Amino acid sequence: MRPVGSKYLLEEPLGRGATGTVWRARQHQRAGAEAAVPGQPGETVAIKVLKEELASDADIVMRFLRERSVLLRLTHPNIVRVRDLVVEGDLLALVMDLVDGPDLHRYLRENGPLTPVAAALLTAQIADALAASHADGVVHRDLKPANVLLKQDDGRMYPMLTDFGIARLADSPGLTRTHEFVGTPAYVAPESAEGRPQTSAVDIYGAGILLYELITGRPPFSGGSALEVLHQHLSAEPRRPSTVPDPLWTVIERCLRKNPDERPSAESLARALRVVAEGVGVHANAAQIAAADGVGALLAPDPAPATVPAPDGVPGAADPTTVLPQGAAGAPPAYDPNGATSVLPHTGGPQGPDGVPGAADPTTVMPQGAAGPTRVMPPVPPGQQGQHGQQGQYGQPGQQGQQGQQPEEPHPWQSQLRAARDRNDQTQVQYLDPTEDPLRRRPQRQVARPQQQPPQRQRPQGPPQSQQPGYGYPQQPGQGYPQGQQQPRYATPQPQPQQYAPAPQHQPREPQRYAPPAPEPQRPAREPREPRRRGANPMKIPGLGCLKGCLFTVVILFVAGWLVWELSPLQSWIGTGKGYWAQLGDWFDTATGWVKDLGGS
Ligand SMILES: Nc1ncnc2c1ncn2[C@@H]1O[C@H](COP(=O)(O)OP(=O)(O)OP(=O)(O)O)[C@@H](O)[C@H]1O
Repeated sequence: MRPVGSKYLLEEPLGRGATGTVWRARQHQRAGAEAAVPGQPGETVAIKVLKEELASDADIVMRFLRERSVLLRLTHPNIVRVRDLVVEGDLLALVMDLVDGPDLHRYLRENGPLTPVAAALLTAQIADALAASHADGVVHRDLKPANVLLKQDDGRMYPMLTDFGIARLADSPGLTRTHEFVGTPAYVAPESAEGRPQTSAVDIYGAGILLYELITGRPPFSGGSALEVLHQHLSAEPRRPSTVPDPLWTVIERCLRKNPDERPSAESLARALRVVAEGVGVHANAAQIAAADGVGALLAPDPAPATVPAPDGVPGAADPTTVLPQGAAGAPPAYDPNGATSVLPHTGGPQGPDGVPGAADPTTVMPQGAAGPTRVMPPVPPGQQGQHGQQGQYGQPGQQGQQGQQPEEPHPWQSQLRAARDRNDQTQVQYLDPTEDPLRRRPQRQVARPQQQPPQRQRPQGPPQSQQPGYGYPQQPGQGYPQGQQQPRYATPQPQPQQYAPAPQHQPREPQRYAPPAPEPQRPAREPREPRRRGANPMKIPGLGCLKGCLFTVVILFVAGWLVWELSPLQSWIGTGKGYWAQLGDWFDTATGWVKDLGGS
């Protein structure tokens, strides 16, 4: 087990994504006051260890630290809670609640699409999570089934949105350049693909794609390459599958509007989806059917979408949670989101398991323009602006931080970074056998296998409304999929979602104890190594092993043939009465005769 910070021990990898690897881990000590959840020794958590190239980038570290408060305070029953952030040496990690269950992408692959009612109710909960985060000024920007984990609780499944803020880390200018987009081609909104300003409407677009995929099993736009998929987002209209009821199609169509200003808010989306779920169920009454048919009225364009904050280093953009009214974003950063769209071709990359390119792609960072590398300096704390001139002006290489900087003094980001690192107790040094280092092993996702349960029992429609404090939507009559209304009016022959058995919990282990830091741990003196034994093929003759194998097989065949010939009635059936070797000789002569005849003719 490998320590992460002084409080956590990585146990086993759960999976690897574009931005890092997620581990099952165990809390070793209570975390300090800076953590949102101090946790208890022995508790199991999930830790996303960000990729080295992210962790070694000063811009990203700064962004990570600045977003600390945002990430730690995002709490909602349908958002995976971030408990703590760890910055240590070259390691950046997010400590999260462990969700025992598959992600939605995997679930769909293994169980097929959902019914329209189930899909609407599941997406409604995702929209609840989005509404809460948008209200806090946080736009997800990478909504896709792989970022929705299915939590098993009380025999029901709840969607849990994860990876908030990660897309924003990944598009830190230190990693990407000024005209790049971060996202997953199959789910990316047209404005993101074009590099136009993004608002919370990108998440509504992502929710529309996700809803479409839940019902049909595949996202609406696919193609041979990421570029082709992006083009379709920009210009193609989604095709309506025959299995989608009218009211649900109205919702999807509104979410997938090319113009972000025409998309509804997450809150309206959640409400509309619940109305639709009631109205398309087989037991819907006339009023519910009428309400669902008129769902378009609930989907008015969002009057005040949350904007994606300007990148780091732009004066005035330091607080990523600021919600700016659209079009009033203040002084535009030198980052030019309106730059010409010139998405560079991208190889198709890994194809989705169902052959849909892009469907399973990881988050992608794609260059969108010819902008050269931009040097970016992190923001300066208030009061120090004058010292560093126009810091953080993107697109002005070579200008940043030059004026008036005291060469002897550390740059403010260095002090901030040091302070952050100091906040995390340093890992105690201890000997770790390289063969036991989990970071060197390839991760293997351990997924609970689905329990085959009769269809319709399981309904992924979320927790009761009472469980969603603080984001109170007006209660819709009959919300929560009432008794006797489990069959959708538009029942499709598609497989119903299956329940997942929770993965077996690890027995809490005794927390690992560390030696006090002062005395250097004495390593035991090494035993002298045994001299190496020479292998049977010291010359490493190529193909020798294969040759031996062939000879051995031939011998075995001869012996087996002899045994069959002598011990079975085969000899009398063929009627020759000859011995094995004589018969073989005859066959050999006959065969060579044929060959000669062939050669002669
Ligand atoms: N809190 C968590 N609890 C349990 N498993 C998790 C948790 N967070 C992520 N995982 C799992 O870890 C794996 C990797 O997650 P990650 O978010 O890094 O990848 P991704 O979303 O597929 O890729 P990307 O980086 O492109 O978003 C996924 O299979 C996911 O199901």
